[in-house]
Amino acid sequence: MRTRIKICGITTPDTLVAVLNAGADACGFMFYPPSPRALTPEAARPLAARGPHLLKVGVFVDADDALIGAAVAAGALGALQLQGAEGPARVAELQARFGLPVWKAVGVKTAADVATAARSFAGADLLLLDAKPPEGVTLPGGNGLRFDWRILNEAKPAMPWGLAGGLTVETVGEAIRLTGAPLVDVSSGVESAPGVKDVAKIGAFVEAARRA
Ligand SMILES: O=C(O)c1ccccc1NCC(=O)[C@H](O)[C@H](O)COP(=O)(O)O
Repeated sequence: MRTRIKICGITTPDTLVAVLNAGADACGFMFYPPSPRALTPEAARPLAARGPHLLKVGVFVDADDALIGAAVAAGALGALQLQGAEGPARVAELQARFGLPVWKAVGVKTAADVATAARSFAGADLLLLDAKPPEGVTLPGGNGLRFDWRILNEAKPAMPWGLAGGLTVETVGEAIRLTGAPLVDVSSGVESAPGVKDVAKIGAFVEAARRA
């Protein structure tokens, strides 16, 4: 099975073009102001106009409907990724309200975390397994931290899922071989500084994932 590749936290035209040229399947636009990768809906508009076939995923943290609605309209979003404390009811509400696939990101440390999340969010369109942020870390994602991928040998979600957290050019091949992830998602692993995407790393990441 071909692993889909999402490059998250795209903020500039040149890095969006790098995502397109590399042949990734999706990119993420961050609509969370504290993130170093944050965009406003208006700032997303010129990016959204490029690469009509590229899936644009809006990433939100406990956002209200007004922000999500503005981002959907300006960002040509094809999916919503929820990275906050949203529960199953909020997932269902957003699916109905916007008619878009809703991905639920969950912080994972143990096999039990995976099983619980898959049970709780069985109604989501995709479960994104990310590393659980440690104490004192303020962002719920984009931290460059990985969880022990071997726990997925015990418990793979019986629903569409993706792997995120601490992936890099060097580790993505091993991650795919170990877990069989149908989708991989990277942010800080293809950056030269927080929030600054590196065009060469984007290309190398997609190549390494495709080779796996
Ligand atoms: O990237 C962020 O700044 C961010 C902030 C708040 C919530 C989610 C965020 N990113 C979500 C993603 O989809 C990242 O790709 C994912 O967490 C993996 O990040 P990384 O470990 O840096 O590759």
